[in-house]
Amino acid sequence: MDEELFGPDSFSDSELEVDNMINGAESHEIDSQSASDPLISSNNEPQKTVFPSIPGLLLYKNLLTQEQQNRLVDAIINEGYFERPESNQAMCFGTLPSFIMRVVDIIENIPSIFPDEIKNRKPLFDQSIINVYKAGDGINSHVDLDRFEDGIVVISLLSSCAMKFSPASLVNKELGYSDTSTATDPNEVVSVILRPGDVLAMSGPARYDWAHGIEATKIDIVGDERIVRKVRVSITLRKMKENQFLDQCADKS
Ligand SMILES: O=C(O)CCC(=O)C(=O)O
Ligand SMILES: [Fe+2]
Repeated sequence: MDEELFGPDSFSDSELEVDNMINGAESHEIDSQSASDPLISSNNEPQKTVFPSIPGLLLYKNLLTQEQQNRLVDAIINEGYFERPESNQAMCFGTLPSFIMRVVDIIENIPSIFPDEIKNRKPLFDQSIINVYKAGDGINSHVDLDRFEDGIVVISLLSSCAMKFSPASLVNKELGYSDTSTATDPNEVVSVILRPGDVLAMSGPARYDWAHGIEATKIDIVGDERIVRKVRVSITLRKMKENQFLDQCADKS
């Protein structure tokens, strides 16, 4: 991992940033559901935000405690995936590292995160991608490749950002995905603020009928909220359609 980004000195800054992001200026979203801890309902389901125009998109805000987030970031640093300054992505296939499996255990216990046929598959995930975004980095709008099953999760760490969802009908057609898009307005864009500790789940229409991406910008403006990006780490969890890969982890820049 880049010394400049994740060296001991800057990591203390990052920890402070996590503090600030969770407790400070960014927690004033106009949303009755923004709470410092996920509220657990009687059926053991953490509080979730749904998006009426995007069925299958669920946001579990602040699902991971700050300690769990710090442990994940520590583990990612200790694995050494990002020791080379140019590395910004690490992939694992097959058996996922134990520090990721601890989060998978939490996700598996959320009753309705996915429809049953996804929830009950074994394993739930066998591929992970860790992405490191410097402030200003983004990811082009895309629908995740068809080689991955339905039921995808994105865990956000260290910095907030806005992920934009837009109807993917054209992309879908080209890739041979579902052509029965649930998006009614082809120009609709839904911005979802992802904060450290949030877990985003995509299945069904959210996975196939909508593309998602993160603009390459240092500042996101969403409604009356202004998000100044810092270094962000995300962990994407998916299941391969076929077991064509051996257990392995690799870093890729
Ligand atoms: O980094 C993120 O938040 C999203 C990553 C993503 O969309 C992907 O890996 O397919
Ligand atoms: Fe994606």
